This record gives sequence, structure tokens and C-alpha cells, in this order.
Amino acid sequence: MTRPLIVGLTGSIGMGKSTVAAMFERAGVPVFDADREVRAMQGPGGELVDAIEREFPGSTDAEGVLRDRLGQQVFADPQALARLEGIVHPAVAEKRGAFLIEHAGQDMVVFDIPLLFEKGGSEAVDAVVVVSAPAEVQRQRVLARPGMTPEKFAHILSIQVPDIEKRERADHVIDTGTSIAETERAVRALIEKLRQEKRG
Ligand SMILES: CC(C)(COP(=O)(O)OP(=O)(O)OC[C@H]1O[C@@H](n2cnc3c(N)ncnc32)[C@H](O)[C@@H]1O)[C@@H](O)C(=O)NCCC(=O)NCCS
Ligand SMILES: Nc1ncnc2c1ncn2[C@@H]1O[C@H](COP(=O)(O)OP(=O)(O)OP(=O)(O)O)[C@@H](O)[C@H]1O
Repeated sequence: MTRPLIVGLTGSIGMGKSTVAAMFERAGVPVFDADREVRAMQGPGGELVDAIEREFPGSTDAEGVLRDRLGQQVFADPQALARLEGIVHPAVAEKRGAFLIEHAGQDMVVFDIPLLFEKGGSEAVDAVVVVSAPAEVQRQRVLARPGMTPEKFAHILSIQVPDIEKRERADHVIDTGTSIAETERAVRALIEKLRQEKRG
């Protein structure tokens, strides 16, 4: 039986992954957004809220997980982060399986996975697409976000696989250091190329 070509979309913080994922969606390719799933499961009434409260007392309220507070705790403590991942990642994997069943009839789907290289999974996709921009562009984008500090940015960078290594390991790189329109053209061209490759 044929199954969809699975495209793994990844990239470091602020590189434009969400923007590029939306471009795939606009082109009609279903996107599994790992981060969105995590947010839903950590949000009001979310299925992971109780487990996270048990493991990290005080990290949730009626609205679900207090992500800023939990982030401050776990990003500074690798063991705490690993415990959080132990709760979150199996639940994400389950959602991904369900997504694939739901879209079994498509020729292509995208898995938007921020930590594709960091946490493994590049073997589970047919093609790895990395979004990338010059470091200075990345820095400006990230520091413009509310609540972001140079220290927090530096720390997150230090726990992510470096952009240069991601680019080397990618099957395809989408440059987001250019205009939105150029990036969108590159995405459409890539979809065409992947379709042609799939047809063989
Ligand atoms: C700790 C949490 C609550 C902090 O949320 P917050 O909204 O403050 O930050 P956000 O999620 O936007 O992450 C900021 C940056 O850190 C990166 N990041 C997030 N989790 C991790 C991780 N486990 N390892 C390395 N980098 C990470 C993100 O990719 C992003 O670039 C949240 O990141 C979380 O639940 N992380 C664990 C689950 C996970 O691994 N999610 C990411 C992939 S599905
Ligand atoms: N050519 C481009 N391609 C993509 N994004 C661009 C481009 N030019 C400017 N941007 C802007 O850069 C920002 C990229 O943010 P986005 O949320 O897509 O990054 P991300 O990689 O998903 O971040 P994170 O990993 O932190 O969640 C957006 O505000 C977007 O509008």
C-alpha cells in the first residue's frame, strides 16, 4: 500500500519554521505541528496538565501549564527537562501516529518537529527539511519576542543542535533570510520536487 511521503520540518529557534509550515499548509500539504499539540495538551483541560503538576508542583493553574515558569525551571536543569520530556514526548508520538492514519490517503504530509535532530526521529521521516537564516537575522527575530532575554536565547541555542550541523544533515534547506515571498516560492518549488521524486 502506498503511504504519504513524510517530510520532517525542523530548524532552530526563530528560524521561521512555523511560517514555513504555514506555507506548506497553504499549498495543501497537511502539517502535524508538534508544538501545537504540546500546547493543547498543556492548555486548559489538557490531558498532560495533571501529570505535569504531579511532577512539577506549582507549575500549573486553572489555565493549564504555566509555560514561562516551567520553562525557567526546566531549561536551567537538564534532569528536570528530561523528566518533562518523558511526560510530553510519548504523548506527542501517539498524536503523530493518529495524524498519519487520518491522512493516509495523501501523497505528502509534513511533520513539524522542532527537536527532530535533538531528540531523534530523522530516521522516521523520508526527507528532512531545515529552515535556516543567518545567525544575526535569527537573533533579531528572537530578541524581539516578549519575555526573551539575550541570556535565555543563548541558553536555548546551547541546548539545540547548531544550525550549521542541521544544514549539513538536511536533505533540503529552506532559506528564510530572504523575503516571505521568496521563501514561499522556494517552498512551492520544493513540494514539486518532492512530488517528482516520489513519482520516481
Ligand atoms: C518547557 C516549556 C513548557 C517552555 O515553554 P515556552 O513557551 O516558554 O517555550 P517554547 O516551547 O517556545 O520553547 C522555546 C525554545 O526552546 C526549544 N525547546 C523546547 N523544548 C525543548 C527541549 N526539550 N530541548 C531543547 N529545546 C527545547 C523550542 O524548540 C524553542 O526553540 C515547553 O517548551 C515544553 O513543554 N517543552 C518540553 C516538550 C518539548 O520537548 N517540546 C518541544 C518539541 S515538541
Ligand atoms: N523569509 C521569511 N521566511 C520566514 N519567516 C520570515 C521571513 N522573513 C521574515 N520572517 C519572520 O520571522 C519570524 C519567524 O518566526 P517563526 O515563528 O516562524 O519561527 P520558528 O522557527 O517557528 O520559531 P520557534 O522555533 O522559536 O518557535 C516571523 O515573524 C516571520 O514573519
